[in-house]
Amino acid sequence: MRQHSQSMSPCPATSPLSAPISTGGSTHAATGSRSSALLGSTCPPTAPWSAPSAGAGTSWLSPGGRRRSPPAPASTTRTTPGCPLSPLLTSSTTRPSPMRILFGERPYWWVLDTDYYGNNSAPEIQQFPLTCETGPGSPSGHAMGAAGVYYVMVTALLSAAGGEKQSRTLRYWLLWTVLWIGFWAVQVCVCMSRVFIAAHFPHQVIAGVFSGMAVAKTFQHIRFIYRASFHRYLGITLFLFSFTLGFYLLLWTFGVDLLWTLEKAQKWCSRPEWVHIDTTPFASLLRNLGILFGLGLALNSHMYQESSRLKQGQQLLPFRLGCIAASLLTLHIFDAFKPPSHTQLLFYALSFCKSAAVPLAAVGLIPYCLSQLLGTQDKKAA
Ligand SMILES: O=P(O)(O)OC[C@H]1O[C@@H](O)[C@H](O)[C@@H](O)[C@@H]1O
Repeated sequence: MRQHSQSMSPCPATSPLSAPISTGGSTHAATGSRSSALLGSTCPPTAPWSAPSAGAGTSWLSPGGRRRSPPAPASTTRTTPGCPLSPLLTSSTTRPSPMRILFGERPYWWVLDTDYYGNNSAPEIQQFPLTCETGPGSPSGHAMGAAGVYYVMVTALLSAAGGEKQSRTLRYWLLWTVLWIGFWAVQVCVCMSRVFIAAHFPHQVIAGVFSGMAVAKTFQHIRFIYRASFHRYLGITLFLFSFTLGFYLLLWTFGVDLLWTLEKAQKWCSRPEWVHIDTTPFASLLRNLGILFGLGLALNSHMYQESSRLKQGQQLLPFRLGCIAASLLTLHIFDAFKPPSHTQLLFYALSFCKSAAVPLAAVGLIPYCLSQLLGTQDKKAA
């Protein structure tokens, strides 16, 4: 599971975040209305690049650089006049109905925010340092990532071990059983941990696992990604970035806030330091684009072509083991580097570069260095 490290700016002193998360009876009601009053009620979207920095007065920078209008009284915040509400998109000031857990509400804020419990006290939910995710809860990103990655690993190992369908041995089926049991064990652990820390409802993690597997399976059949030129990778990176930003801004002009979850997280997380900038959807987008860009760069580099030659040579096993060990070490070092989060643009730019450097190192640089090393040894031995 990913480590979170970049905490967002602290919340306002008057925010419910600084109050204990007691949900019982009057405490909850008081907290809810106070925080509603702190948030704007005129459908104010959040800029995709801006973490919900809750400075005093709770003003957030909008894409146009304008500051949000001052908050309206609590009584006006249960519905948001003028907002084109749909089940999926809503202002954070709208109180979630029970049905909305299907559309991205997370349990840690939903129980505090909903009017489902009426005058009864809501269940008390404990929060943890990893609870306060800022993106929508459906489907779970962790479950999706774990399912996608492990699905690729399991199917790749099986296809390497399998050979022809007709000639599969008992050993193959034993391996098949062990690998798939391992796969599902990992998924169950990931899902249970996400539900345990109240970051997700169960259906969200289940949706995450199945969508992760579907994405992995789809990309296994898209062969062109293995041969695509660097220009193609660059083009896709730029397209995804501009499309996402453009779509966000388009909806923003119509008063629809795709990032409604940011404020929910900041409003209901029991500790401001648990709200991390690297969990925002925009941070996630830049990380993924960085990986795509770095992969394109690596696959089309001279280093990759040089190292591919050795892959057909004699020293395949030491080469592969060396690549695995060096890559794991390098990734560990990369992981230790946390981009500074005080300047958001710098944070996002460094996140992009860091993510691009990962495939560049693992696919380009490390295999190249090892192939040179082993190649030199071969020449000496000859
Ligand atoms: O939806 P979950 O399981 O809470 O996971 C959220 C995470 O999902 C990942 O896919 C994103 O890269 C992270 O930025 C994000 O924090």
